[in-house]
Amino acid sequence: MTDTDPRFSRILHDHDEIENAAKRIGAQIDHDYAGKTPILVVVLKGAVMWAGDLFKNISIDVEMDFIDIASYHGGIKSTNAITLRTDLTSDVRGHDIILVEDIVDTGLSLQYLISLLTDRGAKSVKTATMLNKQQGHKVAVKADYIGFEISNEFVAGYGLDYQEIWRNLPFIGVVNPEVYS
Ligand SMILES: O=P(O)(O)OC[C@H]1O[C@H](OP(=O)(O)OP(=O)(O)O)[C@H](O)[C@@H]1O
Ligand code: HPA
Repeated sequence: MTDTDPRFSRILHDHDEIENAAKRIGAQIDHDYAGKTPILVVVLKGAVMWAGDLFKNISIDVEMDFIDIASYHGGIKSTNAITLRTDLTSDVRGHDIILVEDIVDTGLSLQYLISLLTDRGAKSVKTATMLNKQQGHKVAVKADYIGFEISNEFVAGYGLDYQEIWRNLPFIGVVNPEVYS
């Protein structure tokens, strides 16, 4: 429990740290995609706040699209079943795609998205995630750009939810296990 907020056992990253990560990754994307116009695909809903920071720190021309998938359905455990709730508007065939994710946890969402876009003929698919929970991975996936490595605990804030709330918080914290036990 933090001194100030009993919902969280500790705060992992504040707004400034997240913005710095977005600057670092934005510069890497500028370098790696110089002369190209990738489509940045924001994975709803969790990646919205991170995507806002990342977009502001990319200088090359990019397109933006959104896809809404769900696997957690409100709880703290992956259901292992991915639902495609709202599809892209772009045709990704022949395009370089950068998936913008808030977190790679089991890796199942990322695995689903990479195979969906590859099957649709994307020229390349890379991933820029705010958080990577390496110890949570159940499948062999690897994000190309990672803001922060985190431990195997349930986190919320900065786009990430606990039962659909707390996405609006301007920091990422470890949810106090007393909240859901
Ligand atoms: O690596 P995984 O175990 O698949 O978890 C990662 C995914 O889980 C969360 O989405 P969720 O399905 O909860 O939907 P949301 O973004 O709308 O909250 C998160 O935004 C990632 O997309
Ligand atoms: O730790 C998490 N917190 C919130 N949403 C998530 N989706 C996957 N892992 C997490």
